[in-house]
Amino acid sequence: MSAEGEYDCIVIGAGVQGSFTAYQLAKKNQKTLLLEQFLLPHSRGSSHGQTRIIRKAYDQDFYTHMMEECYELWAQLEREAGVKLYRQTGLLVMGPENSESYQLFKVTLQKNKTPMVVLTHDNFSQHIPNVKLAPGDGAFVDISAGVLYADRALRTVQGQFQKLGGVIRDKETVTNIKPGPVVTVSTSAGVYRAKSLVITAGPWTNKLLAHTGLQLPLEVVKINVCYWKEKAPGSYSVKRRFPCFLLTEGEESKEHIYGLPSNEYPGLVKICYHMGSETDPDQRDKQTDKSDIEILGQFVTRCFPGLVPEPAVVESCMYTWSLRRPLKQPPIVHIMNDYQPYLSQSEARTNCGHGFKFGPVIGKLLCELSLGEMPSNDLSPFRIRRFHTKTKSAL
Ligand SMILES: Cc1cc2nc3c(=O)[nH]c(=O)nc-3n(C[C@H](O)[C@H](O)[C@H](O)COP(=O)(O)OP(=O)(O)OC[C@H]3O[C@@H](n4cnc5c(N)ncnc54)[C@H](O)[C@@H]3O)c2cc1C
Ligand SMILES: O=C(O)[C@@H]1CCCC=N1
Repeated sequence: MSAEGEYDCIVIGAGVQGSFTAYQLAKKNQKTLLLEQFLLPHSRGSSHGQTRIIRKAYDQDFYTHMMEECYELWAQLEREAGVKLYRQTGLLVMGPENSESYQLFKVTLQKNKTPMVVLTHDNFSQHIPNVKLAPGDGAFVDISAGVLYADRALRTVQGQFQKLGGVIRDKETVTNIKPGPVVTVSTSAGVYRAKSLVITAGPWTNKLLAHTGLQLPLEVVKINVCYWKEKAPGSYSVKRRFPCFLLTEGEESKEHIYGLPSNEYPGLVKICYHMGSETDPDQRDKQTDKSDIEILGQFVTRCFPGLVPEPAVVESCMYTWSLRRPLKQPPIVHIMNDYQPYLSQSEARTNCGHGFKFGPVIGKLLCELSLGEMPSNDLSPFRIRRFHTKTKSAL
């Protein structure tokens, strides 16, 4: 027998953004359904894995400002659920001292009076052992940055949502969306109706939006999540207070390279390249490009002499980039979330490559928007309207 139900709001996609949105809606006493195509937990989207970086170090003020509130909301969830989701490690930021990108990170933190320590070539190795700072590179530490326990965070927020009476239906793919004052959502197992719809489908956003006649200039890329073995066990360990790090640009590439201390897999340090190769989310494993791993190997050889320069473990994850015209230009790296003015009772939302840490605020904002409330943060950097594309939906 197929399932049916009436809700105040339906959220499609139980990644970090959808789960926080559903939780916020339930907190506001909204009868909420969270739909997920895969059996939870799963590792086929963007929110899986044990760890993510949380930081205030950004090259644009609005991200640093948003992070103030994010830290508070993460701490609130920790208290509510009685679990530890964040571990402070600091974030080491490195990059060519005179480059625009490095300076933007440094100046943004300084301007916003974010706790930071600037390191010099003389005292660098005293603070950060086993890392080589390139000649001409500057370095500073964003003190409050650290690690978010991602899988645990997802479990926690979904659990809190259910405690508030929220309904999760996993292994249920949304197959159609019918607009109207009441939105009808069909899935592989049933039909549901709601006054409001939030779409947080990550890499599947355009596939899902096809049902609404709306398409966004997005590109999905596969990221090889690489773990590198310590030559001396523990030398880059979270227990020895080794920080997360971000190289703004380097000899190997203009793209960021970032990493986290050894933690989830003993003796293995996670280091990734902030760029991947295009993929269809349903064919992710067919994308076998490894040019990012080559770049990372060169970086590890140059800067992390205490790591074996070949990954010991490679996992997969996906980013959903927002592109500006023409589509093949380098992606503009922003979180994407937007109120879509053409969607009568519904809203279209989506997200991309550094958004885990923002989950609590994004959830709050999507909740406000779907209740017709004035968003409590400035959303202008995230508006869908910033894309000159076919944004008029059939809804
Ligand atoms: C390698 C890697 C490292 C990262 N590092 C960081 C970091 O250090 N710090 C940070 O803040 N962020 C980081 N990010 C980014 C962050 O993880 C993502 O921005 C975030 O997880 C995106 O979440 P989401 O909910 O938008 O998407 P997803 O997690 O992909 O969720 C979308 C969900 O929608 C479901 N769905 C799709 N279509 C349907 C359908 N038709 N019916 C039902 N369900 C559907 C999918 O199955 C999926 O579960 C990283 C990302 C990657 C890949
Ligand atoms: O979001 C983060 O902090 C990481 C590091 C920079 C690139 C993407 N993810």
